Amino acid sequence: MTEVTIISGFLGAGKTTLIKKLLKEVYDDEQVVLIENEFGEIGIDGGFLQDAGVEITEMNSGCICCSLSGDFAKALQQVLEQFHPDRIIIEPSGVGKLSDVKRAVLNVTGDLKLGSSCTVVDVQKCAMYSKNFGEFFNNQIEHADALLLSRTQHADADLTQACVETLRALNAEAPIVTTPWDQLSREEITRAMMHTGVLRKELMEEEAVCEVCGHVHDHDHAHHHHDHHGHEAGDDAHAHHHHHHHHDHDADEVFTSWGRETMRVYTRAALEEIVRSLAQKADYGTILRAKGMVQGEGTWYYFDVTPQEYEIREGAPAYAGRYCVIGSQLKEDALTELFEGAHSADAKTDDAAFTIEVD
Ligand SMILES: Nc1nc2c(ncn2[C@@H]2O[C@H](COP(=O)(O)OP(=O)(O)OP(=O)(O)O)[C@@H](O)[C@H]2O)c(=O)[nH]1
Repeated sequence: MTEVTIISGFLGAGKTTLIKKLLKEVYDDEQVVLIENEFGEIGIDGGFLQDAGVEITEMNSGCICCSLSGDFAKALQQVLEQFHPDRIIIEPSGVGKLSDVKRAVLNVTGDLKLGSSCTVVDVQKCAMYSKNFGEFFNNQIEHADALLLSRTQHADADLTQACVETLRALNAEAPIVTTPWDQLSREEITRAMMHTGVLRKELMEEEAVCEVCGHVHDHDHAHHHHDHHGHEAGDDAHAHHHHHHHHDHDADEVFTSWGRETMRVYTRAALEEIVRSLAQKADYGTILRAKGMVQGEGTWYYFDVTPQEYEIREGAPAYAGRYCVIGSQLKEDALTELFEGAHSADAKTDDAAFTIEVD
């Protein structure tokens, strides 16, 4: 019997960070397959997980919610039949809806059961994401068995409290983990995550009568009225009236992803300027996430960006430099100029690299 664990969470919430911890400390005695679904063309996360001996099936062809009934179910079925692992961890795209992912798992037949569905929430950005991207963010909260806050080590108690209240209003039952994970033992993290079963029966319902327009929706649409919980009843009623089948969005309609492969050599200063601009400036559209790996001078840099936050690490050479940016209303020309434009810091870097080769 294969157990499926879903680790959901909005862009940059800390899903991968949590999965690393779980693989090392909680599922270390199990055979695990990770199915990772990144929103964006270029796979960035694969490396370290492969280093950890985990099988990866990356599906960059689109996000889970778009290829749900087709590709995703097939990938899951295939992994199940080919590996019979103890556990499959699914890391949906940050802009996937957890209800969609759970339903897709429940629809797969075979020797598997759906275990815990956890959602990672960045305590710093909870309020902003709930307000601006609620259709996706709130769905991930509402359908979770357990909610794990990230970055609480840097948050003051009032902020954490406000976040807990926001989450409680959306999900009355799930345990909310507010203690920084690195302080938690295997037993304690398991205790929080094993609180399963929330809302599952709702997902199993085959059809539902829409409260607003009275239509009986087919299976695919059955979850929509659960998602809305009447938070914005007026808006929903309005949307319903005018577009029967489009009152709910695919991630593709709201978010875009842009990425490149690059052979460019970046100095740390140049890269830092780029990622700081991405994290802090409004010149490139609404940037929600960026990550990548690029060549430095005698080293490689790996970077992560979320709004107002960035990180650069040194790491092993990758087979090619590459990066991707996710957000809404991205300005691709400005992004290209930012990463690849001939600004002075980079031009110098190129000269330096050339000189070294000649020597
Ligand atoms: N300070 C701090 N940083 C964190 C924490 N969790 C994650 N991060 C950082 O946030 C960034 C994103 O973390 P990931 O684990 O890649 O997040 P993700 O949810 O997998 O992101 P996606 O790639 O968008 O799916 C990285 O720079 C992490 O180092 C945390 O608890 N505290």
